[in-house]
Amino acid sequence: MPFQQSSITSNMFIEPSHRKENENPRTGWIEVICGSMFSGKTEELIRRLNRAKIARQRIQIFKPALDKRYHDENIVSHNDNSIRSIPVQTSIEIIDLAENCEVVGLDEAQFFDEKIVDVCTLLADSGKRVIVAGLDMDYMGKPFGCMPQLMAIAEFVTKVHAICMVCGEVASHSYRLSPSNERVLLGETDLYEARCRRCFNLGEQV
Ligand SMILES: Nc1ncnc2c1ncn2[C@@H]1O[C@H](COP(=O)(O)OP(=O)(O)O)[C@@H](O)[C@H]1O
Ligand SMILES: Cc1cn([C@H]2C[C@H](O)[C@@H](COP(=O)(O)O)O2)c(=O)[nH]c1=O
Ligand SMILES: [Zn+2]
Repeated sequence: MPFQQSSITSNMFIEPSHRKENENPRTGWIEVICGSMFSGKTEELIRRLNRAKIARQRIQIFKPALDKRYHDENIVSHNDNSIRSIPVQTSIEIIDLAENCEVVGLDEAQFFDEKIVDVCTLLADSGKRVIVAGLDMDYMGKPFGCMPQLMAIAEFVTKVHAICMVCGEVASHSYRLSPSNERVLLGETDLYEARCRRCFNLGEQV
């Protein structure tokens, strides 16, 4: 069956109300934004967090300390949007650091240790909105880190897509241009390109 690009609908995420109403304690939840490299995960994370700021909610953003590509503290998208974040060595640190906020953002979630699933659960159980962005697949097309578990426990999952650098179709894979077999290899367009399934499977034969 030929690929129908129009079959992918792009619904802008509209946040549920997070206001404290009556005497009832507020409920929390988990949102996951996933996709390949260059698919707009960080842009979408920043968009949601900026809207939460406009709603005068207290926000805090965290990223794994190993990801210091553009900036030690900010998270920065490929099109240069940025927002302040706290780099953490371990996911457990997030619990105390997020204590006074209502909305917690996490970027590059695939790199957090396995405790991140419990940490996100605890934060959401305590009434916080938790927004997680990360790569769903690694350069081999395999599920990356704790992303599958986070997607399973999330109330909302948004998969965003890039454009295939080979053929212009919708891309959901991150193709590695270098011969390295290390799972973690930080980089940008120097090392990776977004590809559709077909061009990803063709590898160097495209
Ligand atoms: N192949 C591509 N497909 C789509 N956007 C791309 C591509 N290559 C570069 N970009 C740029 O990347 C931006 C998205 O960056 P970002 O939010 O950091 O993505 P992610 O966090 O998913 O890697 C796009 O708005 C666009 O300017
Ligand atoms: C596929 C893949 C990616 N990485 C690295 C490359 C980048 O530094 C980040 C992803 O950043 P983005 O915001 O999603 O563009 O992850 C890796 O280490 N291993 C991989 O398999
Ligand atoms: Zn393609």
